[in-house]
Amino acid sequence: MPVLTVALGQRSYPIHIDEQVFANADLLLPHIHGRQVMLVSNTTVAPLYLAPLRGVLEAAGLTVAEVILPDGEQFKDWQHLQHIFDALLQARFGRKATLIALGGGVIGDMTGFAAATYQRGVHFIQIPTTLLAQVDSSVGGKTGINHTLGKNMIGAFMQPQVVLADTAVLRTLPDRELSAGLAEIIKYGLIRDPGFLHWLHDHMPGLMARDPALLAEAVARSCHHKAEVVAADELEQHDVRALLNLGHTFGHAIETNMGYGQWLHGEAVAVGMLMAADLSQRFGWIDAAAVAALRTLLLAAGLPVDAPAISAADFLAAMAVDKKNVDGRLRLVLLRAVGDAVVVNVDDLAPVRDTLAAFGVSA
Ligand SMILES: NC(=O)c1ccc[n+]([C@@H]2O[C@H](COP(=O)([O-])OP(=O)(O)OC[C@H]3O[C@@H](n4cnc5c(N)ncnc54)[C@H](O)[C@@H]3O)[C@@H](O)[C@H]2O)c1
Ligand SMILES: O=C(O)C(=O)C[C@@H](O)[C@H](O)[C@H](O)COP(=O)(O)O
Ligand SMILES: [Zn+2]
Repeated sequence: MPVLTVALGQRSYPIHIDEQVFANADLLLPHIHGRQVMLVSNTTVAPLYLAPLRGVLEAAGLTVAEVILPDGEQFKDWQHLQHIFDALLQARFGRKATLIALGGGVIGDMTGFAAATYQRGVHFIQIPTTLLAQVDSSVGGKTGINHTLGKNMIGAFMQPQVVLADTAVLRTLPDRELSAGLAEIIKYGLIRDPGFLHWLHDHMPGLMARDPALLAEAVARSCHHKAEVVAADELEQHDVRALLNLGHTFGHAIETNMGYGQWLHGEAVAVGMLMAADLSQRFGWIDAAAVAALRTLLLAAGLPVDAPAISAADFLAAMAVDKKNVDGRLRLVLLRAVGDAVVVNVDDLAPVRDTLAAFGVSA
């Protein structure tokens, strides 16, 4: 099965995508730095998958400790990040240590940020257990936590040593989470691969039925795109990596305004991408048929296509703190064509308001 590489010079690392890779000693042990390993997981994932992982590490004679966080986006905050530091200090972990994130994007983002900052930086490994984490969050080194006023506002770039994406663990994933992962997969097609988008249209019923071969192909094709983009613009400095943010300015505004955990990240991104498509049509770049086709695909993936009850003022206030903005100017990722995204400076908010109004979001 595929082994991809995120090509970042000395910080390059492999992504292993296959069944039974998450507790595979041959794939895992070469990437452990030092003798101390901290497993970070949550109350849902740990009972399912932590024991075999712990067994492999202990069989290799390593010192293994664990911190199990409560499950949910609402716990991706300072207070719960502190639990990881508490566990590291209580177990007297030094700089020569490895943190392992076993879970979805919440655990991966928090573990990576803890690794970036504990004693000014220790190694970490990503074992993503949601579809979303396998296709997106475990790759590329964006780590961090939320602030009540904005998503992922506190964080660091910190690349993992290896990503072990075990497609077998997707069997226990709830349906709603599977759909959330499909949103980020659809994103890759929209921003840079129309052929992949066609493939997704054709195979969405099989993906929703969790056909293992189709899921593995979707994970591999998505990771290929993410790895290429990250290698081209690791720190999001050249409006290349920013394209991965399609739908996120609207989506993060939904998550922040609704309260973290109410809307799943992938659900908010789904509606956000449809809003970005609507705005792209208003700019004359894509036609109504393209927007309708995206709506159909999102519905086929079990994703929402309607906005929640948020006022336009609250929407725009959250969008005003988006990390892509420069000097207070709104910058959005839009579609010049399907499969061709671009970052746009938006000085006139009127068309944005029109898009929001088209989704029932008004004053
Ligand atoms: N760093 C990045 O580049 C990046 C990219 C995309 C998203 N994100 C972040 O990732 C987070 C969303 O990640 P997510 O969608 O994985 O959500 P999540 O981490 O909350 O996981 C979703 C749910 O699935 C459960 N779960 C995980 N694996 C499971 C399994 N195999 N079987 C059963 N249940 C399982 C979790 O306990 C949780 O309840 C957001 O905070 C988002 O901002 C980060
Ligand atoms: O890796 C990236 O770059 C992305 O933008 C991927 C997004 O799917 C992800 O949600 C990311 O966390 C958003 O980053 P942010 O900088 O907008 O918080
Ligand atoms: Zn995202």
